[in-house]
Amino acid sequence: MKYLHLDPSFSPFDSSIAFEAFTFNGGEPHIKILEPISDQITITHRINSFEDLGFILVATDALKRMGVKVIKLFIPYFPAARQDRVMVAGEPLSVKVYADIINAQQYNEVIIFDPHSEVTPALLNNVSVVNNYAFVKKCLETIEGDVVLIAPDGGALKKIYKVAEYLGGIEVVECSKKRDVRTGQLSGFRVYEEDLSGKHCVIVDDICDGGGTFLGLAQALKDKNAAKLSLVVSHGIFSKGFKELTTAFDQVFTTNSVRNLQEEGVVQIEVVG
Ligand SMILES: O=P(O)(O)OC[C@H]1O[C@@H](O)[C@H](O)[C@@H]1O
Repeated sequence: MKYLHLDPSFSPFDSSIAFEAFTFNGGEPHIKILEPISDQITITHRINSFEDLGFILVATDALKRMGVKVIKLFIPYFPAARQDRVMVAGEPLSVKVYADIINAQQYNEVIIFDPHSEVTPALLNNVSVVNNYAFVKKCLETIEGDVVLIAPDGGALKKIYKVAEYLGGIEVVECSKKRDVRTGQLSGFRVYEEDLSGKHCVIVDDICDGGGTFLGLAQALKDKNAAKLSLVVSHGIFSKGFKELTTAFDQVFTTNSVRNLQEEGVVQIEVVG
């Protein structure tokens, strides 16, 4: 197996086959594969825009025209994974829009990392899911104290109990929040445990976007006397920056599934397929 790393700063496997890529003045992505290639290629990329998706599509076409028989795709963060249901009439089912485009390429395997829900893998053909167990384990190796895992909401419960079991039965504390479907406003953070004195509370979730979920929860955990707080999120979007998060948490952990980070107070662990 050889790899075509479309973003040189994201190369989770061995070295990439050589290529030239650029965007035409009109905005269209273009690629030229430069070396004789193997029968089996895995394309890797991080999709943060339609342009990123465009590069994947033109690269796939180029490889097919060169006669590559087995083409796989490694996209750790699946775009629009949270738009996995229509909440209000008039909205699209965006995750299916992306899944249909990916499926149309007929990849031999599509590898994704810690999807938001079971909808994405259900929509994709030939999908392999890399779970967050190894990532969480690596983070916990550097976290000290009497650790409890914190499930921020109902959506996180199923996964967190599996992680806790994988890690030898770490205690889980369940929490909940309310999100207004129209405004996105968060409120009503609840922690279903009376006293967290002496505990190092480690929130485990798939995505940190604006961070409101985790800042609200951090306060609720402090109100229950949590001794220390860490945040472990597979996909670090961090759309509102880091300042408040790195102030509220002793440590923040994420992977490079969305982008490379060099922020003080944030530990980045490489995602591998
Ligand atoms: O509060 P922010 O960081 O914006 O959003 C992240 C949360 O929203 C959910 O979909 C994620 O699974 C996570 O619980």
